[in-house]
Amino acid sequence: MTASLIDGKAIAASIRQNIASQVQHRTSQGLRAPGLAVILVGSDAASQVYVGNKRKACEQVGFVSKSFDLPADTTEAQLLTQIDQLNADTSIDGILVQLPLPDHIDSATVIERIQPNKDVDGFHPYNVGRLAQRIPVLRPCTPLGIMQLIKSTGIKTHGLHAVVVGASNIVGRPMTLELLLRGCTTTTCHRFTDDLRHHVAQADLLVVAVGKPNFIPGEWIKPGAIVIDVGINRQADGKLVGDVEFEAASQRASHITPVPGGVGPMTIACLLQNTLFACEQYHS
Ligand SMILES: Nc1nc(=O)c2c([nH]1)NC[C@@H]1CN(c3ccc(C(=O)N[C@@H](CCC(=O)O)C(=O)O)cc3)C=[N+]21
Ligand SMILES: [Mg+2]
Repeated sequence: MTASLIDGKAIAASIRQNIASQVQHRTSQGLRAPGLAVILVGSDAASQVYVGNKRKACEQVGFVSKSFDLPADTTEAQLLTQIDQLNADTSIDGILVQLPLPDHIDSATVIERIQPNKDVDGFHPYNVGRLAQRIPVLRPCTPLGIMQLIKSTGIKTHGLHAVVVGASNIVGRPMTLELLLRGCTTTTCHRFTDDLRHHVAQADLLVVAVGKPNFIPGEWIKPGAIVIDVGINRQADGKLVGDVEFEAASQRASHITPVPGGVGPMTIACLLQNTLFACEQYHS
């Protein structure tokens, strides 16, 4: 078998186009464009690439994007003050604080300071709790984007055994909640999981988010599985590779996401979707 490629880049482009036309519709009626504030503390190279992509996507769809590039020695108190200002700013619908933050800043404190109705990352405990209780509002972007990638395959999720490798607050945990919400039987694997291969082999649907290049051998994959690779690992030669051995996995999977051009562009498309949602449902 050779897997079909799930083209996240193309699906994300069509989502952006749809958002752009909704923004145009708003502004043609005299309504303001959605506004997103993106805060970056320090100058981590990967973060700069991701934040740059987010700001570019905002401009493409006609959002107002406000950038805050703060020095690495910004104090937690200064960052909280910046968030308070943006919480009160009626031109801003979404606030994104790029993670990871420098070690001297507590990210949980920062995330909880963002007004839940401007938390377009979906990381605030209010929004995570809503998802856990099956009444989601703003939802974490990477899992939300992945659910749209899965939907694009036309395969029904109810009753599938979904295995998520990685249990982070950003991807793995909310991913499992999204899959539960769509009727999957779920297994979440993490650093203490014994016999990972055994669990991976059970997966009709496999999502891997661990950040280790080629961590999952292709021969572990159940024949016919859907494989979603969240990893973005830069090799010494500059090439990006995922967490799954792509070539070998493609020989067994029915559908697979590439890296780059799979999950990454969908994360950004969903950030735009969330910002439009916050604008229309909460701040219009
Ligand atoms: N508050 C917060 N929200 C996030 O959503 C968030 C974050 N912090 N911290 C880091 C992760 C990672 N992330 C990505 C976004 C876009 C690409 C992306 O555009 N990827 C391209 C390639 C990019 C490249 O060339 O490196 C692709 O996969 O095709 C990747 C990863 C958002 N994250
Ligand atoms: Mg073992």
